[in-house]
Amino acid sequence: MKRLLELKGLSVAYKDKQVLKDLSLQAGEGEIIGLVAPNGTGKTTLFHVISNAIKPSSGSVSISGHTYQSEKQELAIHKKLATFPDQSELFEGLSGMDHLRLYADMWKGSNDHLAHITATLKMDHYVKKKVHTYSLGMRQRLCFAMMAAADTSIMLLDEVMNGLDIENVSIISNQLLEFKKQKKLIFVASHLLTNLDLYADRVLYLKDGHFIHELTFEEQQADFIKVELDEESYQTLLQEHQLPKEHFFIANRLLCIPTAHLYQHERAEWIEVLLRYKGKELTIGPLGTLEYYEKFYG
Ligand SMILES: Nc1ncnc2c1ncn2[C@@H]1O[C@H](COP(=O)(O)OP(=O)(O)OP(=O)(O)O)[C@@H](O)[C@H]1O
Repeated sequence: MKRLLELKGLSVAYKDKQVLKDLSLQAGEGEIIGLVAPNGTGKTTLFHVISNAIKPSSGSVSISGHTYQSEKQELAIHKKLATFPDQSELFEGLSGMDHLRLYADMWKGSNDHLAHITATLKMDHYVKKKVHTYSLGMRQRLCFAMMAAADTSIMLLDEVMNGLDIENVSIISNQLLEFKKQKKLIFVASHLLTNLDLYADRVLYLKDGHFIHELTFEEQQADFIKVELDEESYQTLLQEHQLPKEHFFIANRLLCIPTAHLYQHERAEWIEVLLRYKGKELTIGPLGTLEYYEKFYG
């Protein structure tokens, strides 16, 4: 996999508030990377640093070997990178198609792909109308279409699914997988956690200024015995059994026991024990984006 982006030791503070602290990352072509954290943690700040809208107090950003050290290199980076527009940046008096042409001209230098984009994103019935007539979801789809029009090799997508209904979330999720096939590097900062399980190659958890965990979907993931329990049943269970020390109880609702350290007969015994408690559902499998989120921030 060809490396497209390298972040080294990034730190950012707003006055006395340290938001990023010695954050590093490498990412390559054909990757979709989910970026998750509660509101106000620093996801947008990180995107601003990658796109050079904010200068870090220390550390460096390197994109395809270019850094932001000269105007020439900055220009070379900006040809490769586009940031998801905020709805407030749309021009109310222009049509969706005008916006797409603008982005296509600025980055790709051709309009040939626009008809395909509007058809795929089901925008043909409104894209020629002016933006002031659009609903929230129509505007959001336009913002996404603008990224597709730019067609850059790196895309920073902040809250890309905001305000979209199920059908449009699905259309855009599929489109992200198309981008992956085209070897683009896509970052998706999102609060729609289970949606990330559908297309992300890895999910990064941001806390205290850096990544505290990376969930990788490509490799074989560790399995857990997972059971939905209320706090009271969990406490009873603790009193009555010596639970494996590697277990954890997520967000006061989900007991997880890793199976890696258990022999086959021990797994069967634990399943039998757990089924006797007031559990709602018992499953065996890896943890998803949401479950790790609750573990780290719950
Ligand atoms: N221009 C600024 N001046 C001062 N503080 C700022 C500025 N921009 C962001 N912050 C602070 O930095 C922290 C991180 O903000 P940021 O917008 O990066 O978080 P986020 O993870 O993207 O949040 P959200 O999920 O709400 O979009 C917050 O505490 C915010 O108040």
